[in-house]
Amino acid sequence: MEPKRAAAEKAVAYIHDGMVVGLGTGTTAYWAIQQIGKRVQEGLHIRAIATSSHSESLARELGIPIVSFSEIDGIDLTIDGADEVDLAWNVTKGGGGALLREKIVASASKRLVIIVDESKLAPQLGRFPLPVEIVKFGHEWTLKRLASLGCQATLRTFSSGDGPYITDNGNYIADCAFGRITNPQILHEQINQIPGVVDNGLFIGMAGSVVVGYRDGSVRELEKESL
Ligand SMILES: O=C(CO)[C@H](O)[C@H](O)COP(=O)(O)O
Repeated sequence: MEPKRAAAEKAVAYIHDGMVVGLGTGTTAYWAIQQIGKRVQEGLHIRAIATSSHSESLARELGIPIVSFSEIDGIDLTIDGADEVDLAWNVTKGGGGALLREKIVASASKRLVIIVDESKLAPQLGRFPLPVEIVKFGHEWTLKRLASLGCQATLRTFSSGDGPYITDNGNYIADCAFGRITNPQILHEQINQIPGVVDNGLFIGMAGSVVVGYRDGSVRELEKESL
């Protein structure tokens, strides 16, 4: 089985009847949503909250009941992918452009399960450009302020050539290539202090579990600092 799918299916086994479940975004989360849909069709009773319009549409197609924050008191378990995971389970997210909703959903969750294939494991974050959601107004200046933190900051564009990428929240994404992030906590604070930044893709201390799919077909739930 494909490593991303294997990791996703292992994580979905943690879901029980009655839970409120956060649905991630991306190609790994896709497999989790598919598997949750299958279990719902087999009789699992859950309610779900999605981290993107894309994941919400997929979930609805599969018959997964979607609720809003006004209908819940919290989220029991969220399953989401990542772009990079370091030794302390600090995570970079937002490659799929959904970092803001992903962070809101993760912060409302009792447990965040990160599902990745082995290519996402890194001793240190930074190889993957850090996505930062920024408002449209003054974005040229915000990009300069981000660059002043020591990165190359690039406005994300649609691959179709249709101009700047727009998030579900109507904002832009700056992809910030730092190369190496030595102190994710400090960088997180520095970035979020810049006016015009909505949030960045560093998820510090939020992951409760990391489930990894390997090329040899195995799946492992990591212990902290075991990468
Ligand atoms: O943060 C995300 C979307 O905003 C994704 O979880 C992240 O980009 C990983 O994606 P994939 O599972 O497709 O590799």
